[in-house]
Amino acid sequence: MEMTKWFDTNYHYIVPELDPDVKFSYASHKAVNEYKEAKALGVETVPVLVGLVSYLLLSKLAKGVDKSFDLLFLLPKTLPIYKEVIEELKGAGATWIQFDEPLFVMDLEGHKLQAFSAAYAELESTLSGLNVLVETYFADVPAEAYKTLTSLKGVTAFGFDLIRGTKTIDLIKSSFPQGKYLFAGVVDGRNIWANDVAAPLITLQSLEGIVGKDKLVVSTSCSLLHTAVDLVNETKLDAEIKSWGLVGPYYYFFNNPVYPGPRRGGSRLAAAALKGSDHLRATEVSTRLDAPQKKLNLPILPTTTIGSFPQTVELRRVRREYKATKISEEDYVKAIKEEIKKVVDIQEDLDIDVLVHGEPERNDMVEYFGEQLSGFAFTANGWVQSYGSRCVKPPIIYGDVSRPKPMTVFWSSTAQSMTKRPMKGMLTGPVTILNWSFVRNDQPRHETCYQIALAIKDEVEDLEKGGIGVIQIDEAALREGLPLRKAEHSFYLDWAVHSFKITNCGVQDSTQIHTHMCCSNFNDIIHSIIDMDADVITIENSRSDEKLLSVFREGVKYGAGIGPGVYDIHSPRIPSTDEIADRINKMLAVLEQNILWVNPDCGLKTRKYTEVKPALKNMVHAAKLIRSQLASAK
Ligand SMILES: Nc1nc2c(c(=O)[nH]1)N[C@@H](CNc1ccc(C(=O)N[C@@H](CCC(=O)N[C@@H](CCC(=O)N[C@@H](CCC(=O)O)C(=O)O)C(=O)O)C(=O)O)cc1)CN2
Ligand code: MET
Ligand SMILES: [Zn+2]
Repeated sequence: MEMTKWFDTNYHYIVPELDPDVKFSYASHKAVNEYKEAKALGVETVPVLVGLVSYLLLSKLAKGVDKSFDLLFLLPKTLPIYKEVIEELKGAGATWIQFDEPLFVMDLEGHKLQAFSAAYAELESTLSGLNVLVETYFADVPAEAYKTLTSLKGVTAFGFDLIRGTKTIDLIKSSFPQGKYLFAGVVDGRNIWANDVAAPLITLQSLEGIVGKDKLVVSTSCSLLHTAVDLVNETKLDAEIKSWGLVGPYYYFFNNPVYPGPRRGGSRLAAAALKGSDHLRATEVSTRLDAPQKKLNLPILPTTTIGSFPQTVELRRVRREYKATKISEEDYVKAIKEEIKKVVDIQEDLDIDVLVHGEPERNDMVEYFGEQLSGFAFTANGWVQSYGSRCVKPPIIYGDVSRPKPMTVFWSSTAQSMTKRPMKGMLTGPVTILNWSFVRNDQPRHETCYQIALAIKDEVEDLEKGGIGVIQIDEAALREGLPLRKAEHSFYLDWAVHSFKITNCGVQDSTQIHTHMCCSNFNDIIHSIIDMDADVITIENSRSDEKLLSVFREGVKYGAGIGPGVYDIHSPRIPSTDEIADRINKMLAVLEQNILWVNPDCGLKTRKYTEVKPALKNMVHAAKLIRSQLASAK
């Protein structure tokens, strides 16, 4: 099944696949059991369920089902199950139930809104006797949807994200159903800063006048899944911040909305100057594509990987011991060099065309860069779930961003010195660094993004000077940051694409710029992706049933290099040569052979060598097989 991002967060969920004949039954009693568990400990909780309309709207049609089938037709099948769960919760003593219906913040057609009305009307009698909260989050609720929401039968409380949904407040002020509760999400659930008490207080006071004191509930803007848990164990101070003589960063981070320390005016001014300007490569894409090839001399269907190789237990131990100063810098560098050599040798043995160094020196593709840029701070324990048991520790951007010195040049040129094949430099792009960090909230996100872009630009140019002729700038989170509502898309895409272009507008034609994206639906922003003007783009593709290819089937023109992933890296399963060859053939049906690259969906860091080696071997075999078929067809 497809794994995709939960709205605009870095959290992933598995997308349910439903067909008209699906039979639902009440399988897991988790919600009830957990309610009872807390109750037994003397804690009365509000059980939270995914709202039944959002559940269906976030699902997708199973393979082979006629596209005209409307998943909302399944409501009569899911309703009885929800009724069973509600009855059981009531029986266990629950007095409140929360349904998360985040779909309310999206641009919804009328029939979808009607489905909400119909579904809750159907539940009304089962819900009677309970307080029922319908919670929305991540954006404001559009006017039509607000009307539907606040008229739902059986519902006694409505929740809104008043941080990201700045317009909802006007709707509430113009009408709010009498006698119902308002859950006012005034505490940011997506960031780590302490609440700025003054502004929400004014909001709350004005809302109190509308709904009444006894019906106003102070709440977070969304679930707290996306932020760090606690400060108590954060004892280490960032060295730079320490040198500024503060009491402790968290005193500031969590009690002031804005860090009051010194600012490096230079990067502010430079970033401000970028507004409204253009950053283009010197030569137009179709004309410059041959220039790198003259140096690289790659076969058709060149093979490459996305960057990371397995993060082994041993590698993590080395990093941990170095961090704890248990091993010397010299020993650390030696260990990482050995790992790079191992990764280079493996790729040469496999006969991969464009190599990577494997990213062994990186804890995470964002945190690693944050650690080397100014303006960032780090938690020791601020883990946030990304998917399954995988977590990230988003860095905190509190000040102006700048790059004191080269960040990756040493490792990339060391790796290049180990091989005659091209070694791809590997960077994380500005939009991804921004979207996967906790950001300062005293200036617009795009200004912070431009500052990061300028820092990455310096790195790109230093890599080029250091003899790296292929540079990948990952923008894995570009799609994720897309605002949920269409009206806001173009503003975001403008500055996000612009930020990416800034990073590499200064390179020579002969330097090949790659970018990489994963885990999301690109079809709706394909024109912006093309507009990024990279020479090669590698995109996750295999797990979403090659949805990506359909845009090219439908006639979108693309002439630069493209590598739609040929296998899923989230699974330990080893893809066979045949299956990969099959995938490549499907791609060749819609993309010219001279622009197609062969690569996995994403980095290999979460995999084991026992999986990676055979999988890549099959990948290279498949590419060679098709190359020879194409050659003999000539
Ligand atoms: N930021 C970010 N978002 C992303 C991705 C990504 O790579 N980065 N990839 C996509 C998929 N999401 C992913 C998110 C995390 C991981 C991942 O592998 N995370 C690692 C942790 C990465 C890390 O920071 N590791 C550090 C430190 C880990 C640590 O503190 N470990 C403790 C616990 C014990 C241990 O395992 O060693 C310790 O060392 O004491 C290191 O290795 O240096 C994990 O969950 O295991 C993979 C994919 C989308 N979003
Ligand atoms: N270069 C990165 C890697 O290979 C890109 C990952 S995208 C989540 O791990
Ligand atoms: Zn990826």
